[in-house]
Amino acid sequence: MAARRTPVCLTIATSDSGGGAGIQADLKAFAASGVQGTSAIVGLTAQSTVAVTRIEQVSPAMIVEQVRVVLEDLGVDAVKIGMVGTRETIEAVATALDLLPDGTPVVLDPVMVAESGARLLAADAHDALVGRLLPRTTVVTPNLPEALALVGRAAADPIDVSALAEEVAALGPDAVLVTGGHRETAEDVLRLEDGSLVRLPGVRHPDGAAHGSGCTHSSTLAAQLALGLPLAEAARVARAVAGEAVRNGRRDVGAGAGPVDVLDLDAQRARTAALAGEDLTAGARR
Ligand SMILES: Nc1ncnc2c1ncn2[C@@H]1O[C@H](COP(=O)(O)OP(=O)(O)O)[C@@H](O)[C@H]1O
Ligand SMILES: Cc1ncc(COP(=O)(O)OP(=O)(O)O)c(N)n1
Repeated sequence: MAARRTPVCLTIATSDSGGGAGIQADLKAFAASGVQGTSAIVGLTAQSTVAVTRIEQVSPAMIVEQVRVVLEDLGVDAVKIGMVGTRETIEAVATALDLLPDGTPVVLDPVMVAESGARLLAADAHDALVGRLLPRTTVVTPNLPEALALVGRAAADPIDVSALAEEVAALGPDAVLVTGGHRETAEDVLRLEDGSLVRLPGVRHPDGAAHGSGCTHSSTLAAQLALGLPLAEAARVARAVAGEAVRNGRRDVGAGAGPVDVLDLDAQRARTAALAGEDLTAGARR
């Protein structure tokens, strides 16, 4: 019998020189989920925990070629799309998506603004993101401000997140997962393809080291889909992993919001068991 192949995930996203978000966070999250991480880098940010001082895009031909060469040799079981930056880059990403085998899960994190406040999506790229990428997406993972921006609505208080997810779904993705980092409860809300809603509550950890939480979340989601979990289960794991990564974030790095630090799944299980008072060596002694 042929051995089972290690699942391969591809991130199509931008580099964060500070190492907290973007490609760097994606590859860490893929590794923590135990899949092979690959990348198509579409741009570079000169970024720290406090600022983004310069952004440059990679050529469209190079973007498509990175995807093509990875697909040809390694194959791809799930894709995560992160910061795409400009209209021209979005067109190249859409061309690259045409190369994927039918049915490959695509997770789109519609990155617009960094934790430090810097704008990461050009003002004239909004329509391309909505028109060219959203309809090809298995699940889109906006935070609250991104979900509002996608549907062109202003913030309101209180906000009906399930109605908002429904409005985002009308733009064409199969499913919508509104992440909870910008809400008091830190509850993620998933709207599935059949219109049903799944609420994913979790403990809210103190902010201060949440830079990269959205990237870690969407990459973990893609990895869990590549491993074969159904979407609602994959979303549960992604919520748990991102929450733990915030709790474990590095508050001693940089002058701004510190980067999250993702734990691998075994380490998370061990921590959960330890918190529950289990003796982890018991199994080994028996
Ligand atoms: N302070 C926090 N405590 C626990 N979980 C958090 C916290 N901040 C974010 N998360 C989780 O991290 C993931 C990313 O959330 P969010 O912060 O909304 O995205 P982004 O980084 O794109 O703004 C979600 O699953 C969210 O629930
Ligand atoms: C290069 C790059 N990509 C994405 C982001 C935004 O990442 P996110 O995980 O949403 O985290 P915050 O920056 O909001 O903490 C980024 N900053 N840079």
